[in-house]
Amino acid sequence: MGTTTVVDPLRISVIGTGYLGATHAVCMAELGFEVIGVDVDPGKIKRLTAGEVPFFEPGLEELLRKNLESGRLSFTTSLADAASAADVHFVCVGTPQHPESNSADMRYVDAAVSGLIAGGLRPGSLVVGKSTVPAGTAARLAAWLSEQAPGVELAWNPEFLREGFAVDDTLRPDRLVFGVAPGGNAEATLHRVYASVIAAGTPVVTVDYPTAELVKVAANAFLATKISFINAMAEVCEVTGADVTHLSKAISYDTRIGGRFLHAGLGFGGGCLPKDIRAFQARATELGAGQAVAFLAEVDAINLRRRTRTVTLATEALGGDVTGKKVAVLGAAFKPNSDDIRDSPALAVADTLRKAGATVAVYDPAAIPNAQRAYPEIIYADNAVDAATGAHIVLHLTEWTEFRELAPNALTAVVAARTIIDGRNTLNPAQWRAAGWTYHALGRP
Ligand SMILES: NC(=O)c1ccc[n+]([C@@H]2O[C@H](COP(=O)([O-])OP(=O)(O)OC[C@H]3O[C@@H](n4cnc5c(N)ncnc54)[C@H](O)[C@@H]3O)[C@@H](O)[C@H]2O)c1
Ligand SMILES: O=c1ccn([C@@H]2O[C@H](COP(=O)(O)OP(=O)(O)O[C@H]3O[C@H](CO)[C@@H](O)[C@H](O)[C@H]3O)[C@@H](O)[C@H]2O)c(=O)[nH]1
Repeated sequence: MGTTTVVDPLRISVIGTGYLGATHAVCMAELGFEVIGVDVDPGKIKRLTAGEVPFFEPGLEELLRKNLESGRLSFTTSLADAASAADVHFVCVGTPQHPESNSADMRYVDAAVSGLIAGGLRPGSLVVGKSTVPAGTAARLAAWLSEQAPGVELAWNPEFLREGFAVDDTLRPDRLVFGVAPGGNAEATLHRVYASVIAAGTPVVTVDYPTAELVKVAANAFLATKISFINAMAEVCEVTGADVTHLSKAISYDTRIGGRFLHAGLGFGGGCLPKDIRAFQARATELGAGQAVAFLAEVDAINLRRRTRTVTLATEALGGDVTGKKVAVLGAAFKPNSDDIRDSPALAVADTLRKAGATVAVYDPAAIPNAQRAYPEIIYADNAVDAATGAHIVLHLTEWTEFRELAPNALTAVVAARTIIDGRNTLNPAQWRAAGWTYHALGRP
């Protein structure tokens, strides 16, 4: 697909420049559009304007700088500037889990739309929701816009990018989903925005609003279910002496099952899967279809049990009491190639052990600054060897390549005891055992 060659008079704004929005703004500029990115966080806007991506995302900073230099991309804290400057407004603000109800907290989406309306949306412009929202949101926002900003249309275009692969997933997505109301120009406008992506062969599924909203949560519910399925098998492997890594490999050869998202271990975290399956249940329950997705409560429970199991394994390996013991944790991000620590399984385990009385030292190649802000009581190390120095146990909890490539002998001399728990099933048990280590894993003898 050719990039930076599209000449189109459409001007684009992107509201919210977090993991999703910053990537989307940069990639829209890369496609050749004039783009203005907006965020309420002045620190984020300052860094983006200076050509610095405020989070870890491979490949994004080069594209940011290139497009800032081209003059196509700019950032502001003024929603009014974006409202009046652009023809297409992508809403990419957060929809975090509501602390009490588990439902999606819609205050940021509502504030973004309200700010766009107050800022003076032009008739004929299009507001496009990308945030993950409960079914019914688009219809509600469309009604609000038709009352407060006549002539402005709304579409829902859910996003499926994965952190760590965000640029590629945005420029070369598996599919595009356009949720539109009948009879308007929204579908045609979205085809103009994504013309070069579509020309490269990306399938487009055009649907109504509730289907577009549901496609997103259904996709994440399926992925979460697949991970919890294999982790449920890991639980059974633990009581039968079977090996879940071999089980997973064997079933993955059935192409109806496939091997992706079938990796057993400490389970899923992050800013999407956990909150999305909870919000989906909350919304389905409100609509009277709670029973249809009741299994997602079990998906969630299986996932959280992996964290408890890891804490139990560590406690048992430490003789039943962690008080005064030193624990080294390799990994803080919710997954490798990310500095995102939202609902990080690694940090949840680390903090539980700390609260139980252990001294916990964590090392992660990218996520330490974020982890430090969220869990200031944990000790942070500059590298794996420093984290492991004096440790009675080493926990491998985020599968960075750096940890897979770590030679056991790099740690042997510094630890107080040679015990490792491989919470991600990516280390080589034979190699660690040959170096004199006691190796434990999740779902694997
Ligand atoms: N992170 C992902 O990989 C991903 C992928 C697909 C979908 N999503 C969905 O996209 C949405 C955003 O997720 P994220 O991970 O980028 O969140 P994030 O917290 O990284 O970013 C949200 C941004 O919105 C800004 N914001 C909040 N209110 C605002 C307002 N009124 N005006 C302007 N900016 C405002 C915040 O300051 C923040 O920078 C969520 O609904 C999420 O579920 C995320
Ligand atoms: O076999 C697997 C695969 C993943 N994980 C874990 O699952 C979590 C989520 O991983 P991943 O899906 O790669 O991360 P996200 O960047 O959160 O992406 C998910 O959430 C996004 C936000 O909705 C969607 O856009 C993406 O399509 C969807 O994959 C991480 O903690 C992984 O460690 C496993 O435990 N086993």
